Amino acid sequence: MEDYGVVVTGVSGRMGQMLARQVVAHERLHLCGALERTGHPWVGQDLGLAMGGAALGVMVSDDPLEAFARAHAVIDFTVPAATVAFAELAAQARVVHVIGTTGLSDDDLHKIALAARHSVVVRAGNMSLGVNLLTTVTRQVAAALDADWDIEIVEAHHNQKVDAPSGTALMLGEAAAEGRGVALADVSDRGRDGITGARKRGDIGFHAIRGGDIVGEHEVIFAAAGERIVLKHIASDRTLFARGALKAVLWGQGKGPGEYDMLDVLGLK
Ligand SMILES: NC(=O)c1ccc[n+]([C@@H]2O[C@H](COP(=O)([O-])OP(=O)(O)OC[C@H]3O[C@@H](n4cnc5c(N)ncnc54)[C@H](O)[C@@H]3O)[C@@H](O)[C@H]2O)c1
Ligand SMILES: O=C(O)C1=N[C@H](C(=O)O)CCC1
Repeated sequence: MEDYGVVVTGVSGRMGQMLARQVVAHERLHLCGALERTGHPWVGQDLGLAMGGAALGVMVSDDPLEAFARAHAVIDFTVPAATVAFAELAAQARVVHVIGTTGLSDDDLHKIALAARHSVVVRAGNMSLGVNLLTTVTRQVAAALDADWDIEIVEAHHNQKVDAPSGTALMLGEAAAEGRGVALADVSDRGRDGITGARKRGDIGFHAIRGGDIVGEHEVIFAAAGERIVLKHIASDRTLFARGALKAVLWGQGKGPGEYDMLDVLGLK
């Protein structure tokens, strides 16, 4: 069986370290590069030693061009500006780019779509099987109910998360809007505060809780007169996101250029 070289970006991060460990442990993948931002103290060090364990023989670098040239895939859970730059370089190197980064603007997404004309991009705000299944259920429930049912999405994450609503909440919101046959941008109502007036019929509300070490929790609430449906996903371990990303690396090998998501990878479309 073929073995694939993977570069992990943002390798000192919460997800980066998890991803690097899982790639190293995988039977069909090997870690061929580890990237951090220029000036990060880990750059120039052996990754294993930097993570507090045994040497891995992989040096942390800040040179994506050189790293991508040796790779089959890059797994990227970093920040939007870095992800856009990596998308352009991954397209030049024709490597599979698995993107978990959230908080991407419309302009970032446009640039990633341009890069995906030349390379395979798999992007999802959440790489877990459970959340991706939940998006399909949310779409179905929203399609079955009319706007007498108010849709509210509540998410909770750790106190270091920098973007809101979470990528997952936006995926769930998109699924609900699609089920309703409306554009999310037209009905999205984020984080109410003050004298907001009564809820507008048909809106989809978003609310973000930040605290402690919460890995990720999402609720989609359908509320009508006298009854409520609540769909909920709880992530208690980041390895589930990493497992999805590794699946995407293998799935993307040999695929034609284009932008894909985890529903493609998991066969849920
Ligand atoms: N899609 C999913 O399933 C999923 C799951 C978890 C987290 N995320 C997302 O992944 C991203 C990272 O999350 P985290 O908790 O690991 O954050 P983190 O802050 O712990 O890690 C981000 C890392 O990226 C590094 N970085 C920044 N700029 C860089 C550059 N130019 N080159 C290389 N590295 C760079 C930072 O130094 C840092 O180590 C966030 O957007 C988060 O929302 C997505
Ligand atoms: O820890 C994070 O940050 C997470 N980000 C993703 C999101 O924005 O939905 C997935 C869950 C964890």
